[in-house]
Amino acid sequence: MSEFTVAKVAVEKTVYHFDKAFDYCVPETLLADAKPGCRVIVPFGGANSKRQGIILAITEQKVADCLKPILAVLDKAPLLSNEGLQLVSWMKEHYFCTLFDAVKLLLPAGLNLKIRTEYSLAVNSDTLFMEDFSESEKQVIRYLAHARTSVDRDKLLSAMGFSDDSVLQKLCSANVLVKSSGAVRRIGDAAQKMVRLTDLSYLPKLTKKQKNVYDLLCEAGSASLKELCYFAGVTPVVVNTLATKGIVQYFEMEVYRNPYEHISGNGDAEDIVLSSEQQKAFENLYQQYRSGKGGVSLLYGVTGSGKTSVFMRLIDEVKGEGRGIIVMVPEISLTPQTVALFHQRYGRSVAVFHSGLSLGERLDEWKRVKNGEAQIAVGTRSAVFAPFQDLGIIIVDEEQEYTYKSESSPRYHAREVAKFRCAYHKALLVLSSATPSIESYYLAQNGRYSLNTLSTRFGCAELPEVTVVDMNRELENGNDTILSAELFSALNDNLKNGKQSILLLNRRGFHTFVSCKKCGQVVTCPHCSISLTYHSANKRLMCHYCGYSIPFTKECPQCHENQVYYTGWGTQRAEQQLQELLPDARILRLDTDSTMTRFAYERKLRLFAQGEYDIIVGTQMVAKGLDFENVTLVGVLSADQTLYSDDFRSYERAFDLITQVVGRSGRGKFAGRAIIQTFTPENSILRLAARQDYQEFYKGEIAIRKAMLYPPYSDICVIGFVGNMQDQVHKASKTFLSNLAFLAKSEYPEQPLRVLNPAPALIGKVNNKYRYKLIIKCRNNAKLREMISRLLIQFSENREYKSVTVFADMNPNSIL
Ligand SMILES: Nc1ncnc2c1ncn2[C@@H]1O[C@H](COP(=O)(O)OP(=O)(O)OP(=O)(O)O)[C@@H](O)[C@H]1O
Ligand SMILES: [Zn+2]
Ligand SMILES: [Zn+2]
Repeated sequence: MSEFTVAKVAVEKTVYHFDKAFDYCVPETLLADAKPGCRVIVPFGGANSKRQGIILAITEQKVADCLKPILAVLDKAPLLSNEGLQLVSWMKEHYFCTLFDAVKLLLPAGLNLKIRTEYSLAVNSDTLFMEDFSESEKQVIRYLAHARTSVDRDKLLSAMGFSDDSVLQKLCSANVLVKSSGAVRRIGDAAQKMVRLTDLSYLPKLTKKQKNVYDLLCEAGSASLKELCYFAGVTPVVVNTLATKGIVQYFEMEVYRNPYEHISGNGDAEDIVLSSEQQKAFENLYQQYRSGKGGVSLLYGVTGSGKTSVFMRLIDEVKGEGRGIIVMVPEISLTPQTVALFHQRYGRSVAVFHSGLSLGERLDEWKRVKNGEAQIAVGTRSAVFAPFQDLGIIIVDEEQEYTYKSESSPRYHAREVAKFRCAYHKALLVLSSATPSIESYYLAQNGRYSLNTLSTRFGCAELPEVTVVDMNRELENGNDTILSAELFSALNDNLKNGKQSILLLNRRGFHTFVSCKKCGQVVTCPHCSISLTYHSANKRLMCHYCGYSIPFTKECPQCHENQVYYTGWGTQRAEQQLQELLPDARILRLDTDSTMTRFAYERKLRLFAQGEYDIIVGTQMVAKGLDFENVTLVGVLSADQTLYSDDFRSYERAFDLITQVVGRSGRGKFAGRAIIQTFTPENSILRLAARQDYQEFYKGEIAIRKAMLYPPYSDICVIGFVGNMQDQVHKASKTFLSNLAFLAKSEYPEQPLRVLNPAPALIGKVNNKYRYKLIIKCRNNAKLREMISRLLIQFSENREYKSVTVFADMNPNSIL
């Protein structure tokens, strides 16, 4: 045993049950470069296999001489700060993921992957004494002098006939060459071919190249075809094959070099004059911020009360002090106005983080934050990882939104990560909402969070007057259209008066399912336990879970009669009927239809703001964040389906959705109204939402949570099991349960636990994979997590269940 400098390295592509920080020795030559937070190449596994990793820590320790060495250090300066490294370990411990999976969240997509390395001459070749160089060195210098530009590493190596970089490295250390790396910038064509994954949850066997594409898209969400081929190292043919297999799809996106150029202001912020209620909230928040103790504050304000103005005022102050600011929004497309506001006000000091940007843009924005060029990061949940050195404040707008929780590994909640970061920086965390999550409001009530309330709308605006319409009555009166008499006449009034309206079509309530009139057979997906949906755009029946689709025919798969019909309303059909009922109305349909790009969406909203449309019809995305003073009517076409789910959060979600959409009406100088159509008019949640009565809703809901032992009275950890054979999956879940019972009793007797029997997930089969779940009501503390982690490892090591995958999800969005 002798003393070595040892690097603790998080290595990519490990599996959870043997993931840890692996030890490598740092060879003499790399001592200066190997710093915590730098990426490295290390030997890993058999033969000559190498992997990428990142150094978590450097220690001096006595170890056996046989420790393998780090092969190369990839970064000159650390990519992750000390905070980032701590966050990585924290995430592994809290979300049962591997270290490197956590690392990947902190780095911009694309950086993790192969990035082009280029070489160019650092000096004019005429100034060099060529006699000083070896033959092969001369060859390189001549080649590059001739090329007059930087040359891709691989190209250079093959042109020179070199097998490795050693000659090039040597010339670099002699300062003759410079090595650079970076993503390609795209240059604006009008539209760009983009690629994203389809909803396919099952994956057929892929070739290595296809897998590269797939992995990249998993990480990036979407990418331009050009970048995708570049980063994954494949030709477009590979992507095309994936498209034919239904694994990826193409879409178009307009290109802006700076995606927000068209709305960027010059950043001279005009002073915001706050109302007295807003001022008070601002002062409280500012004081809490100034105290330097950090902490969490809930900014609870009714719709249209001006929460945005309050936190912008706060941002002005924090910005003045030069500290970093993160503003999170649930979904960029839900909040185009908020994002635009930030750009207008803060100009280039805003960096944007979300998956709609190209990989190159994401890398740029990440660097702008890291280099201190941008002080405000605005974006979706990934913005929580913006690499600020000194963070002053994090704002989570619409904090109750489920999009802040990641549904795939690492299954983190951005609100919790924000808490970690704020605690580290002694920064203030502000959670903002008109309908806070029950958990957050509970903590504010208990004094764990400070609470600031805005109880009235800004200016002279009032909350809208709301009517609930019983659609059973309408049917009795012979009206079977989607509009009740009342909503129809209100829409007509608005048209006459030049006012605008917003109609919410709850997608769930407007499913078009397909059944046979003769035998009653509902047409279902052969791979999933779910019925197929009719899409009028391509006249096909589609499965929303696996992407399976067949052309629509009237022939029944069961009795072979030509009797198959579709029923229910799709957004397109609703729009059609609306147009028939209101022939003069200019109707704008908004939904998450894949043909609609984000920028098209923003442009359409601008047109709506300019009065080019009378009515917006859309799904969930019209319910939130929109702020148009000319909108004086909101209609909810069917408020039923949202209320019918069994999940313990379904009431909260229904209340949130209705309250928010009603809140889009009457925000300016004109009084507003809202009409809610329903077949269940007595429903109490609906009544409370119609009254915008959060307090009453909270009182009822918290009592249920307490009685049923749901959050915030307990935490819920769901263990999921997925596999090809149903009995194996079921058996696995039972084995897990008995392991859990045993371990809990023998080693964790002090943990409060309630475990429900394993059961099939709500959609029990998705693409031929069976899914079971085990629900554990528990206290999410270190001991509990340790126990879960041990169980996961124990399970993975059990060869009997090697065909079953298992995962743990702490406080998931849904327990179905
Ligand atoms: N202090 C202020 N000065 C000028 N205008 C304001 C002020 N406060 C709010 N407003 C205006 O009032 C409207 C509502 O404000 P804002 O959109 O911030 O509300 P909100 O609380 O975020 O609402 P919601 O939760 O419904 O999205 C906006 O048009 C905003 O410009
Ligand atoms: Zn039939
Ligand atoms: Zn399916």
